[in-house]
Amino acid sequence: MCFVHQVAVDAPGLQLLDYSAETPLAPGTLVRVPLGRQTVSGVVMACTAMDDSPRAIALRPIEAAFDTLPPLDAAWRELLQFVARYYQRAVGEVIGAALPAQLRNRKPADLATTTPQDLVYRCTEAGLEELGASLARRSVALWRLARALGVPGPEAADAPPDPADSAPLALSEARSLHPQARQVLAEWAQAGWVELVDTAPSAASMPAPDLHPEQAQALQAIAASDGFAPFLLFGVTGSGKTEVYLQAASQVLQRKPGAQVLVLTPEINLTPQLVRRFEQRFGAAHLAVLHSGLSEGQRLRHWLAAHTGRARIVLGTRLAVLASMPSLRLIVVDEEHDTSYKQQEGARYSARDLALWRGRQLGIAVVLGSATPSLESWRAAQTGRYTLLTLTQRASGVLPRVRLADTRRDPTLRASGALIGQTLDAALRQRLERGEQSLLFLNRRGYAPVLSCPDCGWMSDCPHCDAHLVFHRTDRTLRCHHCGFQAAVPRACPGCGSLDLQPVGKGTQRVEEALAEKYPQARIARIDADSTRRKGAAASRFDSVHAGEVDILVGTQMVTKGHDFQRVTLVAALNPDAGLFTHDPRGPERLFAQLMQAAGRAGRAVSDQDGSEASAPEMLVQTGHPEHPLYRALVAHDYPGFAQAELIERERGGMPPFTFQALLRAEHRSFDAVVEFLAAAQQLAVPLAQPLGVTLYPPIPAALARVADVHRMQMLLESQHRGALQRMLTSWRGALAAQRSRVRWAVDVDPLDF
Ligand SMILES: Nc1ncnc2c1ncn2[C@@H]1O[C@H](COP(=O)(O)OP(=O)(O)OP(=O)(O)O)[C@@H](O)[C@H]1O
Ligand SMILES: [Zn+2]
Repeated sequence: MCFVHQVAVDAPGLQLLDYSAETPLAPGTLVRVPLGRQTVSGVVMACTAMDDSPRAIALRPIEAAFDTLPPLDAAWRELLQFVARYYQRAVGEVIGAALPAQLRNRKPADLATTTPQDLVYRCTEAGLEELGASLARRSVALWRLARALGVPGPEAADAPPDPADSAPLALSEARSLHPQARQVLAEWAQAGWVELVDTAPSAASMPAPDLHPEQAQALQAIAASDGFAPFLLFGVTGSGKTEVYLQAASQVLQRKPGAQVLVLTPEINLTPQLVRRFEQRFGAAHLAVLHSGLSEGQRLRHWLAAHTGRARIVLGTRLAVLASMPSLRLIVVDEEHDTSYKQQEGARYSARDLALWRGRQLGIAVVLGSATPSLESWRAAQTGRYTLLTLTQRASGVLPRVRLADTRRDPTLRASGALIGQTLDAALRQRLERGEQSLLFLNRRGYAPVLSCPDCGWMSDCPHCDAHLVFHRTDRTLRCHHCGFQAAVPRACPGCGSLDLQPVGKGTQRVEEALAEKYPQARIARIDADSTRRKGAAASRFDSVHAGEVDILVGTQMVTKGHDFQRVTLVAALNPDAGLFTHDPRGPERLFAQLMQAAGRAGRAVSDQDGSEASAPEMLVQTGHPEHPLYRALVAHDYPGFAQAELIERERGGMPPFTFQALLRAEHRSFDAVVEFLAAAQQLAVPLAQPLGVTLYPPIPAALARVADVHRMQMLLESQHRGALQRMLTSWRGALAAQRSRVRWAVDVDPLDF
């Protein structure tokens, strides 16, 4: 007799494989299995008994099982299979993304796990009476169990029982009891004689502020929900969305012993404030943090804390949506519009969408929060699929006034290389005089996006990519931001020998330089990927901004996200117009969100009636298109108006959220190979697509058609129905795999980038 186990092995490209074992292993058990000449990890997905048939005997045996680790539960295993199926990847690849590497590479013996110490059984009043009276009649083992729970013997019968005297029995101890005792404990729990109590300080030391009426309403709605309940918490920047998350989490934890809450955030390294707020409220011991910046050891520890239930709150970036959380009762997705929730390689999942999937699976509330929701979520709220909760007021401070500075009418901007117009100059000087902070942002790092020769038209192009080399003045290099190619700035033009090479356009370094020239007395800091490469550099720079050691902060979108700056009263965007005219249909949505978020950094601690001398907070946009509807909506702080107009466009253009899309991406060093592969792919697709009503678009080069000498092309598929598209993709993927092409290809379901 042997048992056949279907195992999801940690190997990209592989689906479930069969292995044998002499005793059955519970589904969800982590195992080590042979694969070729190696040993790899895997998760048992199913187990069936089999007779000694030749097939069963021929199976390779499971080498080891991690039996000290509680098995991954059925809900998690379903999630794993759903991700693989929906995003068209092999299960083995999803395992690689979901489990920490150290868990996968260790031997079972090294894994000591701990269970929650703060879940305890306690006798109820009824239990004390009932059990106390009958204690004498029970076996020694039960007598011990009752004693462990602090049940007084018959000798104390005349004193009235007091549950406070009963001793707690930790859940972890209860698990190691004799099976018979465990059974009895379960019966007692059913009879109401003992209860499981959460002694975790769930709404710990830090007192929570009283909610404002709109916040209280939102919290009330979340708390009153039952079953799967998706909410869109639409709150202006600084309206106290985070406070609503904190109190919603706290309620869930109080209500159910051992309950867990998952909080997703786009970025953790940039927003240490968020972690701090959760730590202060719930205690660091009950918090697990999961993001890609952790060391492997840390990641394992935090993952185990979530898996064993020790962590009540799991705070993490997109990968945390795949965490094992056996008692998950609430999911929060902060800044739900943020595109970093979409994984851009391997299994290209959307953490926001998976959060909703998990919420539905478990029948729990999912709170999506944003000041600028994604159009998908906004529409879902408009059509009633999500419940809309609105926060219109800032919790403290006031919303900045948004002003547009017309660059076409500004004589100071005519001078070549001028970056700071009259209006912005006046606004900056005012802040400098009053000792307030200003924040300037633009989405280009480096000094200038390209170096050019005015005589012959030569441009600094990357030899390996279809992109310009960016001029970095600090070390006089030309760098490709796509492939990493780097070269020294040439002395003379490689085209004609001219000595007059000119930087064209502006990057953060150039703005920093211009500011330093114009305001020599100002303390200026720059925050972008270049200035924060060293570990901890970003944190220390943000700290000095918070400490008031910086007058003007220049940066990329890194400075616009989620920071609670207390002294910033001016935010300026330096000509973001490029975002208006991109070919990316999501360009306007992204630009609007980014400008609103940036505006949200100003005026967070300024009150309109406290009579202080502080400047009225404002956001200034230098633009050549002040009449553009997007900017008009920005001035009016009118996200709903903007969203409605965009949704009309999307519907007209047959774009998501009105249709569903998938992209086949293909790349190879040989351009011809890519073209050939996609032509074949198209041929295979036609007969599959037609009966399902899926629209096929011809293959085209990707937006960045060549990176590091690799040619990249793609082909778009579209359908009115998610299910039809899914069916089409599943059969198509099989046919594509059978091609055994040398081209690297992948299907991207619900793509965000083209
Ligand atoms: N009910 C309240 N009473 C007093 N202060 C509050 C209240 N709610 C929130 N705050 C404070 O207001 C500020 C903004 O709140 P919070 O950070 O929760 O807003 P947010 O909507 O999450 O902001 P953002 O959109 O910028 O991320 C914080 O300093 C917070 O402590
Ligand atoms: Zn390059």
